Amino acid sequence: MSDPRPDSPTLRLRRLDASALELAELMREGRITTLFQPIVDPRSRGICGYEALTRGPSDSWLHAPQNLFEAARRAGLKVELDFLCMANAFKRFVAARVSGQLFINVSPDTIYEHPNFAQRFVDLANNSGMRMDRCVIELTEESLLEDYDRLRSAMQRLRSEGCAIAIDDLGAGSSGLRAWSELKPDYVKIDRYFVTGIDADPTKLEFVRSMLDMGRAMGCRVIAEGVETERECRELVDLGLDRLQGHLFGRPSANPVAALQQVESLDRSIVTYTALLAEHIANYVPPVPPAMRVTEVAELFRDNPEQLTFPVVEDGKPLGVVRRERLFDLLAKPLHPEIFNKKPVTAVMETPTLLIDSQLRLEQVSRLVTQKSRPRLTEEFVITKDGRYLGLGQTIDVLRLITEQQLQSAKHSNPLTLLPGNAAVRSSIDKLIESRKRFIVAYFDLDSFKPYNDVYGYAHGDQVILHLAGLLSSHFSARLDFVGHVGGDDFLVVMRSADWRDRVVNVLNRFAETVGNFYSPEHASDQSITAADRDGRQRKYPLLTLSVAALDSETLGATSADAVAHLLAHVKKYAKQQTGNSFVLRSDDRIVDLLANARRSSEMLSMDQLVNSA
Ligand SMILES: Nc1nc2c(ncn2[C@@H]2O[C@H](COP(=O)(O)OP(=O)(O)OP(=O)(O)O)[C@@H](O)[C@H]2O)c(=O)[nH]1
Repeated sequence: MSDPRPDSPTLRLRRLDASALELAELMREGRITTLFQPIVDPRSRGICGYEALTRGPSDSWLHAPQNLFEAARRAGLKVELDFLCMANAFKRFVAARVSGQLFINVSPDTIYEHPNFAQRFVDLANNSGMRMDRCVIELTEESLLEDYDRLRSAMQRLRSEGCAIAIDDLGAGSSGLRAWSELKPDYVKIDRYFVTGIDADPTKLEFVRSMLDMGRAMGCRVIAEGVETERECRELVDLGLDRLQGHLFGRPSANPVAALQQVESLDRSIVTYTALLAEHIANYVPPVPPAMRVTEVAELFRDNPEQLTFPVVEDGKPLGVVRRERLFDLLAKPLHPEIFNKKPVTAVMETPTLLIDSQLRLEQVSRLVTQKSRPRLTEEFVITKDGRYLGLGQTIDVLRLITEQQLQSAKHSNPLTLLPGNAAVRSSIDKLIESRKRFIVAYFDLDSFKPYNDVYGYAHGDQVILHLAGLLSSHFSARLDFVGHVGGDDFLVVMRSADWRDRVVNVLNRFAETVGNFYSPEHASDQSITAADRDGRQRKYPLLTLSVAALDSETLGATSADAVAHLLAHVKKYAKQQTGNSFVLRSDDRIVDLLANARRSSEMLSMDQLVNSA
C-alpha cells in the first residue's frame, strides 16, 4: 500500500533509492555546497573559527545534509562524499582568506572504512593550501564505534600534523563520555539540546556546568552550539563556556563573515574573566615562504590593499615579517627594484622581530609592544603557539581589549570601594533564583552615618566605608558569597556559605571592636558625638553601629531581584529600629532577631506585626 503522506517512511525510502543516481551525478559534477557558520570566543568577543556545513543543490531533495548523507550511505558512496565535502570546504575556506580555525565534520565510519584516512586528509588539505594546524576534525558522537584503537591511531597521526580534534554533539548519544576519555579531544561540543532554553532550565544548567568542569579537569575547551537567544548566551557566558556557536552569532553562509555583528549579551556580560591572552587577538594571515621573491611579495601587497604585514614562516617557524610601508619605501629608491626584485623575501624582511607567546596575558603583551620609543598602533607582531606561527596581533587590539575590560569593570563597580554595584548584585540574585539555589541576602547599613560625616567630613566618612568594605570582603567566601556595594553606606551580601550567621556576627563584632579608631580620643571615651539632627537641633549620637537585615530565599517566594529588594526593605526598617548593632532575619513569615537570639530567648515578630509597625 502506498502511503500518501509527504514525510512518510515509505516515501522517504523510495526517494532515497531514487536519489542514488541523482547523488552520483551531483557528486560527479561537484554540485555540493559548503556553508560556514562562525564560532565565537566570548572572551575576545570575536570570531575564532568556522564550522563547515555541507548542503546539496537547493532545488533538490538532497539539499538537507541528513538526506544527502543517508542517500550516500545507501548508495555506498559515503566515504567518497565525505572526502568531497572536505576538499570543497578546504578550497572555499582558503579562498575566503578569513582567519581562525576550520571545524570540519568527519564521520568515524569514514575513518574505519578508509584504509589510510589520515594520509588522504593531509593530502587534501595540502592540495588546497590549507594548513593542518588550522583544522579541527569534528567526530560525531552518534557514530562513534567501539574500535577506539583504530580511531586513536588515525587521530594521533593527524595530531602530529598539528590538527586538533573535537567531539561533536556531546550528550546526544551514549558513547560521548567514553570517546572523551579515550580520545582526549581538544574540544567538545555540547549538543544543542542542553543549550536551548538553558536560561530557564536548572537541570540543563547543571549538565552544562558539569561538562565544563570536566573540560577544565581534562584541559579541553567546551563549545556550546545552537545558541539562539540573548538569554541563553548570557547564561553560557556567565558559566564560562570557551566557545559559542549558533544563529545568534550568524547563520551558515557561503561566504564566511569576517566580523561579528553586535551581540548585546556578549557586550554587557559582567564576567570577571581570569585573563585575556595574546591568543585572543591572534588573526591568522597566510604567511609567505622564505623563498618567495620580493617582486611576488610586492604583488601580494598590491592584491591585498588592507594588508600591512606578512609573516615569513618556514615549517611553522616564524623567521621575520615583511611590512608594506618599508618594502615600498625600499623599492621606491633608484635601482632598488633591480637589486631586490629577484631576491628572496628574507633579504628585506624585518628580523629579529617581536614574537609573542599565545599564552601571555594582554597586560604583559601591552608592556612588550609599547616598549619601543614610538610604538605604532597599527603595527603588527607575530603570535606563536609552542614556538609555531599562530597569527598576527595588532597593538591597537591589545589596547582596545584592555580598555574595554577596564571600562566594563568600572561601569559595574562602586568607584570608592571598587566592589560590584547594583547591577551585578541584581544579576547574581536573579541567577540564583532562576537556578533555584538557596541563598541568604543581607543588607548592611551604617546607623547615623550622616552625623559622622557632618562632624568628621567626607574624607573620614570614606575611610569608614572602606573599612566596612574590607571587613565584608575578608569575612565572606570569595567563592560562595557575593559582596556588593550598592551606594553610600549600603552594602548587600548574597550568602551561600553554610556558616553565614557566624560570618555576619563576626563582621558585627569586628566592627564594634574597631570603630573607636575612627574617632577622636574624647569622642571614643565619651562613646558619642554631638551633631545637628535633620531639624537642625544639636543632639548626641552614639558611635557608629551596623544594622543588618537578612532574608532567607527558601521562605521568600520572590521571583526576581526586584521582589527581593521590596521584601528586604521591610526587614531593614525593623533592623533600623533596633538600637546598637542589629541583625535580623526574615525566615518563614517571621522576623527573627538573631543578636537578641544569641543573648536571650528568641524574639519574633510576625510579618503582619512588622508591616503594621512600619
Ligand atoms: N563619606 C561618604 N559619605 C557618603 C558617601 N555616599 C553617601 N554618603 C553620605 O552618607 C549618608 C547616608 O545617608 P543616610 O543613609 O540617611 O545616613 P544615616 O545617618 O546613616 O541614616 P540611617 O541609615 O537611617 O541611620 C549621607 O550623609 C550621605 O551624604 C560616600 O561615598 N562617602
